[in-house]
Amino acid sequence: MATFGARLAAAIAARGSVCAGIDPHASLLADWGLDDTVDGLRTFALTAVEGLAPYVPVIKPQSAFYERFGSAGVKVLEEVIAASREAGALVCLDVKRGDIGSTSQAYADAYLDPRSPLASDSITVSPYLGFGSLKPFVDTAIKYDAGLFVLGLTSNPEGPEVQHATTASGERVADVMFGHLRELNAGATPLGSFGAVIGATIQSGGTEHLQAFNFNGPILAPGFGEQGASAADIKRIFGDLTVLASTSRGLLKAGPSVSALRDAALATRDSLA
Ligand SMILES: O=c1ccn([C@@H]2O[C@H](COP(=O)(O)O)[C@@H](O)[C@H]2O)c(=O)[nH]1
Repeated sequence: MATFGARLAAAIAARGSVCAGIDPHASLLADWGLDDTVDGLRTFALTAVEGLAPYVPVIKPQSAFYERFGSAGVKVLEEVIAASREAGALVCLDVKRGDIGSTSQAYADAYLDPRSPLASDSITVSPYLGFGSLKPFVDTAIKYDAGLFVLGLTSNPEGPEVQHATTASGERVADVMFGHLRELNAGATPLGSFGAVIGATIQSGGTEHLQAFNFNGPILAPGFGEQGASAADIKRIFGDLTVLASTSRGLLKAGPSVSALRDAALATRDSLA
């Protein structure tokens, strides 16, 4: 199989740069006229897959919204992953995992080993137990041609407290993480498999950060849409780097009509072109 980076580059070339989040918020279920039950969750999530997955390169289910229904919700998540891949989308499972190494291996097996019912093309991970704690995820991703999106500069306003802090050598913590990604992706063509989450909401006046973001891997940029960032922000912050503009509620509020979801995905794609 081709590496995740190569598959993602091909998917973006074919379908544009929208990452569609499938986040079944209780309020969205209500807006769609569905009950806040496992049946409502399943109808919502699979309708969203039908309307979005054939048209975007990446589907990003947020695990928390499924886990809140316990094992029955996780079963729906398994169906979302399978149906999205069936429709030709890559799946980034947003689980933001990170733990001591031995536990990280179990998480990696759960989400990246193709024999697992939750196996995805990529997942989000947190490096804030130290980048080295991600080694089991990195090794497992390499083994199975999967990818990782490592939290770098997150879209929430609280992130800078940790991510902008400077290390003993005077480097910004987030930039240390981007440096590790640069090493992991060195020599990969057309694109490395190790990406970063960088919010489209980050404050940026100029282009001085582009060198830090240039680690030969994909950027997952949440904060686009409902959190306030626009297509112009994506262009201004990321320039020509390979970026997936990630939006969940911004697309899902177009439902429950399948054709309206499709139209929203295509219009968002065109706005980013
Ligand atoms: O820095 C981050 C990392 C992840 N997220 C996730 O993205 C979506 C955003 O949803 P919207 O409805 O488009 O606001 C959600 O799943 C977050 O957990 C993020 O927002 N910021």
